[in-house]
Amino acid sequence: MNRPAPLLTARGLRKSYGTTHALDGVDLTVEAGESVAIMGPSGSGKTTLMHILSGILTPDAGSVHFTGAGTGSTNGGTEVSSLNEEARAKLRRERLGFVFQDGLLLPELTAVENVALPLMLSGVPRPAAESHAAQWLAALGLEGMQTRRLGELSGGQAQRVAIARAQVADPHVVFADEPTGALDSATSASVLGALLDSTVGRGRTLVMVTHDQATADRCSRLVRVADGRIVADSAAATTGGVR
Ligand SMILES: Nc1ncnc2c1ncn2[C@@H]1O[C@H](COP(=O)(O)OP(=O)(O)OP(=O)(O)O)[C@@H](O)[C@H]1O
Repeated sequence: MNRPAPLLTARGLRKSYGTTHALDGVDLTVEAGESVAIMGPSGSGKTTLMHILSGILTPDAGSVHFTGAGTGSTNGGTEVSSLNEEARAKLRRERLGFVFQDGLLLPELTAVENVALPLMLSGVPRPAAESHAAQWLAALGLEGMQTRRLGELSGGQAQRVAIARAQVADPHVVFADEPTGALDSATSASVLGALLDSTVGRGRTLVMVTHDQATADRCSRLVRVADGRIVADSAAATTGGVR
């Protein structure tokens, strides 16, 4: 039986900042439904890799192919790295979700307004966007907190709002950079559970940078990066080679 095409395929990624070689030839494929933890020492290139996979940055060399439906191409996929800035922004807004360490919620907006924002930016009218956002907040255990602003939420609650915002447009992949890095270990474990349930628990895909082994252990796959290269990939052990 033919396997479906991987959701993301990166080939030969290189990226330098001046004389710093942040990525030095990275190949990586991600299948739909995986939860991939990216670990490695500080400065090894994890964030650069995630930003290139998600179209925030473009590589100096190499390519990223995304096969998510609805990417507007006829051959069943999109070369992310060849899109212009505007097209990459559209792809990120409509097909990808993001959770960052400090949530990046807008403090002047309420929780439900923060979550509704990506939908409204894509043209969904405010009442429908806020109604959908409220459902996501409830799914993440934040019923009754819709009208709170950032200053009225705990760190864990704020990250749940950020997770709701990342999911509200139903992205194919959620990219998370140290999503629980600012939380204590008990809160971290429950927020991570919410992130996993709401992504891979619904058949979606999660790619996450983490320094925390306990966090990585809850993912289906561990990719280790050092000096801008992938030095270990737990998927390689089951497929007989680095994919
Ligand atoms: N905008 C930039 N300008 C110059 N150098 C950069 C820039 N961004 C990253 N770098 C350098 O590229 C290398 C890889 O950085 P990157 O942020 O990808 O690493 P990381 O593994 O995510 O690190 P950390 O775990 O500390 O967040 C580092 O040497 C870093 O100093």
